[in-house]
Amino acid sequence: MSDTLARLEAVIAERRRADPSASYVAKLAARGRAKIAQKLGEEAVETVIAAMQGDPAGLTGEAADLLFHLLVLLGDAGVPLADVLAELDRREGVSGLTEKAARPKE
Ligand SMILES: N=c1c2ncn([C@@H]3O[C@H](COP(=O)(O)OP(=O)(O)OP(=O)(O)O)[C@@H](O)[C@H]3O)c2ncn1[C@@H]1O[C@H](COP(=O)(O)O)[C@@H](O)[C@H]1O
Repeated sequence: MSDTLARLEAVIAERRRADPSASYVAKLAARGRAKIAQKLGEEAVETVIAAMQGDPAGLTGEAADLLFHLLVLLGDAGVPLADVLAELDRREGVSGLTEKAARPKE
C-alpha cells in the first residue's frame, strides 16, 4: 500500500519541475503552498461529505484526491512521506486513549 504512495511521492517530486501548462502538479506548485493547503482542505470536506452521504464509490475517489493533495503539500513543505510513515510506526500499538491520558495537563 505504501509502495503506491511512495511511487506517487516520487512522481509528484518530478512533476513539480514540469511545465505548469502540461502538469496539474506543476500548476498547483506554482500557485504556492497556501493554494495547495486550500485544495487539501477542500478535498477533506468533499471526503467528509461523501462519507456522510453513504457513498462508498464517491468516498473512494475523494479519499484518493485527499491522499494525492496531502502528498503534494508534504512535498512542497519538504516533509518526506517516510517521516510520516515512521511516525505512524512509532504510534503502532499505543492506544489513542492511553496516549491522550499520558499527555501533560495544561
Ligand atoms: N493522482 C493524481 C490526481 N488525483 C487528482 N488529481 C487532479 O486534482 C484535481 C482536483 O480536482 P478539482 O476539480 O478540485 O481541481 P481544479 O478544478 O483543477 O481546481 P481549481 O483550479 O478550481 O482550484 C483534478 O485536476 C484532478 O485530475 C490528480 N492529478 C495527478 N495525479 C497523479 O499525479 C501524476 C502527475 O500529474 P500531472 O502533474 O498532471 O502530470 C499523475 O500521473 C497521477 O499519478
